Amino acid sequence: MNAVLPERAAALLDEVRQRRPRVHCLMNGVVPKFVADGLSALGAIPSMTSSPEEVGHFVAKADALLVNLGTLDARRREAIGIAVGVAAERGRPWALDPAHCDYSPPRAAFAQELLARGPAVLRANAAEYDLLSVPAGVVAVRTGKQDRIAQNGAAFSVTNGHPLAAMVTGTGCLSGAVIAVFLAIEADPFIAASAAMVVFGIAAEMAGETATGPGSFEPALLDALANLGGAHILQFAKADHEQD
Ligand SMILES: Nc1ncnc2c1ncn2[C@@H]1O[C@H](COP(=O)(O)OP(=O)(O)O)[C@@H](O)[C@H]1O
Ligand SMILES: Cc1ncsc1CCOP(=O)(O)O
Ligand SMILES: [Mg+2]
Repeated sequence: MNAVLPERAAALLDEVRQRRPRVHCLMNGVVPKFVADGLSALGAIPSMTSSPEEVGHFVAKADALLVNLGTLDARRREAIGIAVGVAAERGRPWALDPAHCDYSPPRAAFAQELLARGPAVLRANAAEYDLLSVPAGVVAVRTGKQDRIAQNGAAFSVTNGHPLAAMVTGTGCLSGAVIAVFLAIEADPFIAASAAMVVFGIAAEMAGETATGPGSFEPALLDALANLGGAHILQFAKADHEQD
């Protein structure tokens, strides 16, 4: 166990609740409500518009941005281009979730283009992850039974989590949004992403204690994100530096 990360994650979670960062999410059309509810439960403030006319204004004053490529269409592509441009101009950190890029070569090509535009973090499931080449410097998070956070040869693995998370649509999308929350308050994206995965994984474990299936897991996860405190992190974090 790495002793420093849980303490850092606990301190960052307190800071989320105090500072209430606004995170703009360019979310797919399937799970925006769940993702917005998850961020609100955690203590952040979500904004969600994908209108090309407005998104630049929303991102200019947000504390971080999440770009999720699910249900991609021409208007979403336009909005994403504007949002990423404004984030770069204003120095706002952003995370990329290349949702389902393994189902569609044009989406995979767009994800690869976006990776060259300087996200702080990529969050992908194993199939999406294996398809992309991550530029040096971008923190690469591969989720699954074990979450792996890697940057420039260093890696953490987080084994917190619950199998019911894999049965609820949008848990991966929400985990990417939680990464963006931590990017808003922690300048080192490797620490931000690692802390986010520990927090999300422990919330999933707490939800799994009362849930009887995916239907009750979803609201239990929202409750756990709201009720999770620093003491839970110090007690339950399972995060280790990977050895070569
Ligand atoms: N077998 C598993 N056991 C525990 N947690 C899991 C498992 N599979 C996925 N998760 C968790 O579920 C969430 C979604 O992960 P994943 O399924 O990889 O992404 P996606 O929803 O984008 O396909 C992540 O928080 C991940 O840690
Ligand atoms: C993340 C996610 N999980 C199930 S549907 C969905 C949204 C993805 O939309 P698309 O069908 O365009 O890939
Ligand atoms: Mg999944």
